[in-house]
Amino acid sequence: MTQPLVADGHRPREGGPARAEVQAAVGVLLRPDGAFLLTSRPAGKVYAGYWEFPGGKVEPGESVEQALRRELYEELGITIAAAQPWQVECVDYPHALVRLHFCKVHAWTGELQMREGQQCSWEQLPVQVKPVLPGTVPVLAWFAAERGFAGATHEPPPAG
Ligand SMILES: Nc1nc2c([nH]c(=O)n2[C@@H]2O[C@H](COP(=O)(O)OP(=O)(O)OP(=O)(O)O)[C@@H](O)[C@H]2O)c(=O)[nH]1
Repeated sequence: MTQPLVADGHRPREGGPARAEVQAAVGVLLRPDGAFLLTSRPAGKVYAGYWEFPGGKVEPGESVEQALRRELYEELGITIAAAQPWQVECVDYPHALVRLHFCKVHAWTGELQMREGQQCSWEQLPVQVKPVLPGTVPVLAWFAAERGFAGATHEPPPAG
């Protein structure tokens, strides 16, 4: 199995009890011109102000697609059509071990509303908003590979 991405240089626990994995459904909304939607994490959540793809935790009994449909309705007020499973990434944060199920979404109904006081931005590579959530960085690399984009995909956080 591939090792989780370790966020923010924290030391993953070794030899202790295995940490339960949180499953998260994440939507990569794509416009016909290739722009993708990033949203900022609202105040009060871990990593508040960091930019990410919208989504959230899968609740018991839900499929990834059901969770994504619920989260995007709750957060953005849109109803998505099909969600196309794309990539799965495991991220080891100080606060949780998270398995992110990224799905591409090409069609939805409803106008985007920022229902949690977050901000949104349609982005192309290189991403202009910052800072970007650690778990979002690999997605930008997948886009770069898909699109033949060379160079930095985003501005790295200041050292220290
Ligand atoms: N939504 C989202 N979450 C991500 C991304 N990348 C990433 O590492 N995560 C992590 O996935 C986990 C679940 O996301 P979340 O906190 O938005 O879930 P939620 O809305 O259900 O949160 P809550 O129930 O705590 O309010 C968090 O630990 C978050 O840091 C991403 O691109 N989008």
